[in-house]
Amino acid sequence: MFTMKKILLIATGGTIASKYTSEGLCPQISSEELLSYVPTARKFCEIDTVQPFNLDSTNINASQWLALAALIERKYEYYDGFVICHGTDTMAYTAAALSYLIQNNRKPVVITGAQKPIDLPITDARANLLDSLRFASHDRAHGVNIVFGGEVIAGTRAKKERSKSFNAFSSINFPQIAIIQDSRIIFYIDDKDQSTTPLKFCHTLNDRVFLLKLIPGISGRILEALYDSYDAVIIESFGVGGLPNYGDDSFHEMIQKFISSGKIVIMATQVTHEGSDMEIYQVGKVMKDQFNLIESYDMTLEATVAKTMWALGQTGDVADFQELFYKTINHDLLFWDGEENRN
Ligand SMILES: NC(=O)C[C@H](N)C(=O)O
Repeated sequence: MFTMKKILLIATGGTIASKYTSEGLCPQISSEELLSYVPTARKFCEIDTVQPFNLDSTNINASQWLALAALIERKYEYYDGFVICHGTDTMAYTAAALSYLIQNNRKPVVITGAQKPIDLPITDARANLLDSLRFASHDRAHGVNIVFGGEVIAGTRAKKERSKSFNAFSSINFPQIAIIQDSRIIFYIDDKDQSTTPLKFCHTLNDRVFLLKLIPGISGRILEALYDSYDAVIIESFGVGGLPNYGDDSFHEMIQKFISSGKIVIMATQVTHEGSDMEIYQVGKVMKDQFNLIESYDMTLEATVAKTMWALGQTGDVADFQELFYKTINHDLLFWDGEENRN
């Protein structure tokens, strides 16, 4: 028997809810008004709306991620699914953060938005919102996903790769969970967890995390300026990963200083696809072995940043951090297989 799903629409701003002003596009459309543009959704779900804030996602950070997780926690038992309307610019970070803050979650939390406001005649907003409500109403949907441009992307695998086109997001190093064509949802990954691992909401993040992008010629001395203000530094290095030495050993010295004081150093890559593997080249392996550096492997940078904030929020111990960081959550990390499996 068909039963209508109950969905909570959480509007947070973004282009989807923006109007033109003399200062440029700015979120102004209410959650109820957003819903009025997709009347057909009422045929397959019942929808309530809330609007905790109305921000361009440029202004969204860890405090809003915690507020969204807390809102979902308060409303969890009353709804079958959640749809969050959100700006696209930092959507991938929010999706990753919610993947870590809401774990073992068997209900769908869908994040969507648009490249054009919902009240324009030509816009991706209405299709994205309708697709999201449809996906959130599906029996097999679960966990945190982005629905955008007809694709369902795991919350830890999304990256905004186009700043203007309607197909703004890609799923990085992982297939899409599903595609949505017209009103049909085609699952590529259909893995709703039947286990009884209890749902868990986390309430703390530590955002003293810095992402340092290397450029040719950069000195490791820059890390000195970060030392007091940050508990973790993610280094976006070149290729599969390595640290430059232009003759002054500055990276070596500074990483020694960070590691010996219990700070976290994570090696990532500025190459979007295929991930890091620091043990391939001498420029990576020697440093990794000496300092037992953590690396992001096939995780996206957005997921690496959010996971670091989440894991640091749970523990101050380096070994515990490493264990949390290397645990696969919402499909975020597949490449790491434990050092013992390597040859
Ligand atoms: N397309 C968008 O939503 C961009 C907007 N600046 C935002 O992220 O809020």
